[in-house]
Amino acid sequence: MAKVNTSLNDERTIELVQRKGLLAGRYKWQILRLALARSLKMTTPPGEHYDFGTSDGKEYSLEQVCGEGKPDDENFTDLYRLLISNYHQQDLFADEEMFIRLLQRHIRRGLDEFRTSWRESHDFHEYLYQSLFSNLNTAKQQDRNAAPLPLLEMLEEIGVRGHIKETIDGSRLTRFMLHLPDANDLSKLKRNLDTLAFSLGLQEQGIFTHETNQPKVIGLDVPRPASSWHSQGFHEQSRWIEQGKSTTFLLPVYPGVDVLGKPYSFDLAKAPHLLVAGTTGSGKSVLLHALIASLVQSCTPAQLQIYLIDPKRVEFTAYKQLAHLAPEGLVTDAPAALKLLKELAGEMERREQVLADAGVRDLEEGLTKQVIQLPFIVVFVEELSALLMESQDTETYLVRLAQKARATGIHLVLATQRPDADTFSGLLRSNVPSRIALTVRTAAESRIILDETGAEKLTGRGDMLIRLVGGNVLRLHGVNINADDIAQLVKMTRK
Ligand SMILES: Nc1ncnc2c1ncn2[C@@H]1O[C@H](COP(=O)(O)OP(=O)(O)OP(=O)(O)O)[C@@H](O)[C@H]1O
Repeated sequence: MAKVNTSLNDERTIELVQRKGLLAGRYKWQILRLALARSLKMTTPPGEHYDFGTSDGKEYSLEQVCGEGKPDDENFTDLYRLLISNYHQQDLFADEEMFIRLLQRHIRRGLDEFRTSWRESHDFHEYLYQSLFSNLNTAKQQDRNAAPLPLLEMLEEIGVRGHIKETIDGSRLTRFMLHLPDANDLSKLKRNLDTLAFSLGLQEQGIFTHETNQPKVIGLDVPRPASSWHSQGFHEQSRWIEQGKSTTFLLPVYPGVDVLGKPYSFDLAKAPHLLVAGTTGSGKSVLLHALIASLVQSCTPAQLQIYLIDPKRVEFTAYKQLAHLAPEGLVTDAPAALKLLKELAGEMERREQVLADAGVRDLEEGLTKQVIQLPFIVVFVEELSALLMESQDTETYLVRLAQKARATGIHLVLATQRPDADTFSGLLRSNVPSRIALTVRTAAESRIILDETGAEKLTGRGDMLIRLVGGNVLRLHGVNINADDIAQLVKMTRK
């Protein structure tokens, strides 16, 4: 008889939800059904990659999943068949095999969603309530976002006439491709985006415009309620890394997906230093984990050494056993951080001599010509402002490293909640040219980071604007890496 198969990761999620979410004593089939409900709330169909469980996963019968063969009041098979038929606009009463396959895809996608968007430290019931029901009382707003007609009415209110050529669902936003017969309406539209957002009940989350190459067509990116977001997690990130192995990037990082859900990557070695800024809860720590996870999965410990500076002492402790962590590479107080930065400045000078002796310009050339064998070094700083408050010298060494360390293969990733002049002085600013802004408090903070406004209107939780050295600003939605993923990552590197 046909079964629903899971993977080991799915099983871990089920156990975690049992133990920490529902606080023990619940049955696995209950969690499978909750996962099904979660997936059916999402607007795009689950992918085919959920078709294959793994040999270390489990098999569940239709009796367990749907109550097949039980008395009528406990048997939901036909109800689930109806719901899934409706979702996929396909008659699954006539195709049993397809029903089981889609049932499995939804259940496994729902489990993935739990894994990537719920944190053990958060109340699972509240999370579930929010993700299953929160848009019931904002249903009107969601309909408005989904249906072009009311959007057009709102546009007319601000004096803009147009029609929607196409609607594309991204992972958190819907992009409306708006055709404007009168090109003069474009400036009116851009001036009135806040009014439009207000009319659509979007509160502080903004509507962004997106230039297109079609004549008189502009993209309008409108945020959807969080319950309809599609999250990306460690699992997806690992797949992108595997698929991207042929790139020439020296230090590939995969922070997330673009507005339309396409994975985005860049070479940290070319950045060559990165500032990450955002208010508390905007997703800075999760983003740093995503960057670390990318590097660790792409490079061996012989190719890359990582230093982690965390004056808050909380974020990086899980990496203690990471194979890529440099000896004494985890630093949790400001004096030790200063000592480390001094040592790294010394290492930079030593490397400069090694490069000069080998007759090469930089580490990349030395590695290509196989005349040097040194690992890249990436230094992550979790809260830059806490560090800078301790000593004036900290900034001096950071600036020195930012100015000169690139050629020697030493790169900095600096995170801060406070992107103001005290934290991000002119000298640091000009030497840390690549920036990521998560949600910030004010337009002025957005300007300090990106030289333009916008980050004050993001949707939070890993929504970000990125500007790499010399490039344009691009919007990304971050990969969600949780504590379990980090534990798995660390274990993988120790093998
Ligand atoms: N990419 C993401 N996808 C979904 N949820 C996310 C993502 N990034 C962060 N979150 C959610 O947002 C919450 C806050 O994230 P995080 O702890 O990284 O914020 P932070 O900016 O580091 O905050 P603080 O400065 O207070 O430490 C997390 O608990 C997580 O649930």
